[in-house]
Amino acid sequence: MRQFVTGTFTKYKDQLDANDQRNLIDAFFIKQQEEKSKSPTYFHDKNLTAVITNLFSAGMETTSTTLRWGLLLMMKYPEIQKDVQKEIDKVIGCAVPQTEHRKEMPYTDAVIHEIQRFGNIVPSNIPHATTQDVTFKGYFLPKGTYVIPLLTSILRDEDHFEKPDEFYPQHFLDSKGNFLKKEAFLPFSAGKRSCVGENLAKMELFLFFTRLLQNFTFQAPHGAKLDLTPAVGFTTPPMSHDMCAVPRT
Ligand code: HEM
Repeated sequence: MRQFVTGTFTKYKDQLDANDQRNLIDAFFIKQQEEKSKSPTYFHDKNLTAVITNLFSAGMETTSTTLRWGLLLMMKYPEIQKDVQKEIDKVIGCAVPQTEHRKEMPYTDAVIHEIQRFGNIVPSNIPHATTQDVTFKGYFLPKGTYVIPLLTSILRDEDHFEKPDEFYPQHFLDSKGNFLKKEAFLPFSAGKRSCVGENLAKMELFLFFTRLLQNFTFQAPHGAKLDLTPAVGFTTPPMSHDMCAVPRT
């Protein structure tokens, strides 16, 4: 991985054009040139490798684990899968899914939100520390206290979700079938250190999920039992299951 990242940098460095910055790597190199005379600078190659490796691992593992939950839940609840496919056929048809389709697809949007809520792939979040003395629910937390803000506590909160331990896309739908935004939907955490990839992740999940269900129906092999107990991993994945992807004609 590190070799791939550094190999990519060398190529980008050779093709660098300050007037045509293609991405984060180009922008980093330009800043590196600007700060050449400064010491110390944050814009050295080691930091670039760290930034790109971080983005790659934070972005790959999370979205693929969420999609794995999505496919397992579609196998488990074929009637929900059918309703998503109906909406895909109506709104997208045979076209390639675009992010713009999402606002016309409240049911699919609700299902994807519920996959993220139920999948709960970063249950204990990333640890933080208090930057000042805080009193929270009667407890005094001095500045510098190590805090683990459990996302499970909000994603499975019965005050916000009618059936917190069930997969229930209606959590994100009103009585007329419109998409219902929930302030307790926080799989990306909250505050200024919340996930920087949130918008990218939402876009990826919508495009991959709809493209997959547009072309395939996902089924468990005959007689297989589908277990929704989470497995153990860097993010919380579902257990491994065999899956049949039946082409939709
Ligand atoms: C389903 C997909 C994703 C989920 C559920 C998710 C969730 C999270 C969570 C819970 C955090 C911790 C926030 C906190 O400390 O309070 C986080 C941080 C972060 N995520 Fe994501 N993430 C996802 C996708 C992505 C993607 C696609 C990228 C980038 C390509 C990304 C990059 C990052 C980075 C760089 C941080 C650290 C932010 C910081 O410390 O300031 N994530 N993510």
